[in-house]
Amino acid sequence: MKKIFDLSVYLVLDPDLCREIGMIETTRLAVAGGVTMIQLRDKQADTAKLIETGRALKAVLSGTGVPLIINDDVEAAIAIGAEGLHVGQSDMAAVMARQRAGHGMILGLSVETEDLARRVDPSIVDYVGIGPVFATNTKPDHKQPIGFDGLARIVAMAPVPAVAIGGIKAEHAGPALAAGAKGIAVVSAICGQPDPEAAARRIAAEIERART
Ligand SMILES: Cc1ncc(COP(=O)(O)OP(=O)(O)O)c(N)n1
Ligand SMILES: Cc1nc(C(=O)O)sc1CCOP(=O)(O)O
Ligand SMILES: [Mg+2]
Repeated sequence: MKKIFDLSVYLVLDPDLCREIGMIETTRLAVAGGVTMIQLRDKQADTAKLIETGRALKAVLSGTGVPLIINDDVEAAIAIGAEGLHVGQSDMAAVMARQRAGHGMILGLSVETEDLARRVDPSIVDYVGIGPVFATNTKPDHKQPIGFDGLARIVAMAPVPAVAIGGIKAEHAGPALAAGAKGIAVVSAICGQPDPEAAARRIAAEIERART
């Protein structure tokens, strides 16, 4: 099934970084600024809490055309009626997630090496998240940073569209797209910024500039 989604400006929500104005208001502002995908990533939340927050996010995103992706938890994604699920190499296997979530759900997978990218099955996985491009405090357990050269090498092996993640700021839009990514995924470049709408708008503008 062909799914329509736009990886250009992918906001990954973090409840701690978003604490001042909250994930719901951050999402509303970020979408107004041009974010094209939203991921709920709350590593401390259990399934019930993810469902509660996810339903509130769904309500804010209603009518915007911006899909909601749930990190790690397929049962929460199903209960929320989210458009997608993102899993990593230490989470439920992509093949199991696809089986449980069904074919209508967008499924993202993290890949950190060329070998992992080569092994992605495009009949199961819709996009890959590749990183970390740079070291980041947002994910203390991240792997060795790959830089833009590593990003280009891994993107080249992936049979599905890729989004770059890890320490990414607006000014990295150009090099990320030049490396072959379809967009950039950010947490701290929007979450916790004094003006999340302006931050999202700047990233969207840099993506647009890189394309023209
Ligand atoms: C878009 C995107 N790319 C990569 C990740 C990281 O997923 P994972 O390796 O499973 O790590 P956690 O985010 O679960 O800590 C992501 N969430 N989103
Ligand atoms: C959620 C996540 N995944 C990563 C990976 O490398 O797979 S890096 C990361 C956190 C990115 O946060 P920030 O934009 O604040 O650097
Ligand atoms: Mg994960």
